[in-house]
Amino acid sequence: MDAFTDIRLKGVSYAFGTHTVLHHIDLHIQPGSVVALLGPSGCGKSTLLRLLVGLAEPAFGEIWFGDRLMAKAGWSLPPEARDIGMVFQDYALWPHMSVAQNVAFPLKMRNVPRAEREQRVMQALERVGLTAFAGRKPAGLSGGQQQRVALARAIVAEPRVLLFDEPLSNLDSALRESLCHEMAQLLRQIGTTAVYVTHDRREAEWLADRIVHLAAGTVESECTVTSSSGEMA
Ligand SMILES: Nc1ncnc2c1ncn2[C@@H]1O[C@H](COP(=O)(O)OP(=O)(O)OP(=O)(O)O)[C@@H](O)[C@H]1O
Repeated sequence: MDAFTDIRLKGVSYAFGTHTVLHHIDLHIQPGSVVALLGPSGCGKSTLLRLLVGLAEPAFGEIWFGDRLMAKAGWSLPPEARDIGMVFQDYALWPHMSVAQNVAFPLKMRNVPRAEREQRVMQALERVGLTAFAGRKPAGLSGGQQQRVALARAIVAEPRVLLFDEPLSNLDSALRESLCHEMAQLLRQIGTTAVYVTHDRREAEWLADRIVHLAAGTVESECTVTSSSGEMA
């Protein structure tokens, strides 16, 4: 694993037809840091995340993960070649597979041998406190448990970069807070560079080292979260 990958966006713009929704974004995300992208609806958070995942191509500019070019105008490395783990708002678990099979999937895709796969799946489930649920189907789990499975699946292959798309917005507020703190702890332990999209300022403060505020497709400001209580410099 390369746990020390930085992310660089250099002059990245994106347009839907003639409607430019991201304007010349310059951003450097330090290796091993957790950055929250925060901003109101329509400011371009999801579009920026889609560019990082590889589901959209910039009109201008370049995106780098470490020393690897991910995308530039007219060219984009496909998502499966980017070595990313992703957690979605709606969990996106496969209902016909058990928890263990869901978590094993990224390892299967990378042709990891069965014995090693089983060991790494159990390690990932242990990290999220779900070893006892390995044989269950997702439908038999609560929303918070399903999101923990999705988190285990995202980290099991030790990707270079973790991307989160409003992962807690389907959960009630008490669960959201506790899971957010758990995720913050886990991200510190594994040290993977992470980008976390949210419109919830508290989540951003609980979880991130830095907060990037987007407004109308531009970086309005950036700030460092200076304490675990979420005070900002
Ligand atoms: N398929 C599309 N076609 C045209 N315009 C789009 C499309 N998808 C998004 N947009 C526009 O792009 C801009 C940025 O949208 P985006 O979804 O990235 O915002 P967001 O900050 O993620 O919003 P939300 O928090 O509501 O998900 C908005 O003005 C939106 O209307």
